[in-house]
Amino acid sequence: MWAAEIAETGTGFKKIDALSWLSRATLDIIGQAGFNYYFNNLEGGQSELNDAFNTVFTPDQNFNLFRILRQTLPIVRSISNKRMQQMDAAQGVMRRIGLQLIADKKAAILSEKAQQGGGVEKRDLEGRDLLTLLLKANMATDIPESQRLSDEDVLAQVPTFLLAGHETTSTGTTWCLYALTQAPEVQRKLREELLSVSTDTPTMDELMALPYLDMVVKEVLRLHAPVPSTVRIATKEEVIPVSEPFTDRFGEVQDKIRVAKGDYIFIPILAINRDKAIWGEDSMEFRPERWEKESEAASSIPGVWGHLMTFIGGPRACIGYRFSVVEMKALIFALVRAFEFELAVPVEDLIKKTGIVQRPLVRTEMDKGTQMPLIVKAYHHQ
Ligand code: HEM
Repeated sequence: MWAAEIAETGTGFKKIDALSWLSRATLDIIGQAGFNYYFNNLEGGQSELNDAFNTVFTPDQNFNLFRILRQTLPIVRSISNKRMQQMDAAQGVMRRIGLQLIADKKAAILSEKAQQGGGVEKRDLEGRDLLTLLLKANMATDIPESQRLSDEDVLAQVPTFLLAGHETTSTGTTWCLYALTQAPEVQRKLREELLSVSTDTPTMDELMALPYLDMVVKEVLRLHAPVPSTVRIATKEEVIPVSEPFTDRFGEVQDKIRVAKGDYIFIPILAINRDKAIWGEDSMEFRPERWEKESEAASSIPGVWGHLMTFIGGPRACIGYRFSVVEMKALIFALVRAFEFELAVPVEDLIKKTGIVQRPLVRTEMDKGTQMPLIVKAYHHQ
């Protein structure tokens, strides 16, 4: 599509908002891989759902605070502002489309069974996509009733996976293209490695075997972690050990942190990923080569992937991180082989706005919302 748009200009390049395109691409990908459903978002279909996602993901610091207050203070719960109404409407759209996905899938399974005769059993639900697996736990009559997921249970998973598996990866891939525009030598070296692969459609194993691509993706997900922070709530009183004493807000030196049951614990993912004590003095620089030798200080980070907090760790870590890493690699593989990238605005005009994910905005074009304008040139392999 980009190639066609560039060809149309007759100049060999075009200014393109990478964020919106990648967002459409990752929605199509999670739709297909997760639900065997074709949103055709790249072709302009299902814009209603994309609008709903944009509402939920538009960075709005006040909203985060409002949401927390809304959960904790009953009086605030009764206040509904315009933003809350938009969120409710967006969630309504996601619910309706989720129900449609489930209904379509169930109807397809039942019509197939009606032709063959007999009830639906586990072995009848062979699809590899997530929705089929969930419906297996919902419809199969040979699974005890008490162990089956209800329609509501299945429905609850649909927006979770669509949301969690869509904007995160597109944001990560967008920041990757940005980082490459700021490091032309890395972009060149990466392209050289990618062009050494003899096929346009590598297998997952072929993608995962490319060392420089792996370093670039790790470095992007370190420096530009799409989810910059999260929160946990202590389920019991606990004492957290610290590596060195610190002075608390009352001026007292402490050698541990006491946590009470119910306390909110802020997890500063991005700050840990960029900590100089862990990553060195150049921790704010995009330098994929740092991954040639893994940081010893980072080896104690309990992240589920790459000694990074990007997908956090523990039992509630990101369930989709393997999928996401392969997806990012596949997107970067295709894009960097075919195109060269430059930032279309002065770098100082690009700002990061933090919502659930960190997305780029252009200071001089705030009315356009989040975007990553790039000059994309067709790359002609010699
Ligand atoms: C670069 C891409 C991604 C990043 C940075 C990311 C990051 C995260 C983080 C930080 C969490 C923990 C949130 C919390 O509990 O506070 C999380 C949870 C989750 N992620 Fe991802 N994610 C990515 C891609 C994906 C993809 C592609 C999927 C689905 C295929 C996915 C599915 C989920 C789900 C379902 C959870 C909730 C897990 C649970 O609560 O048990 N994520 N992700």
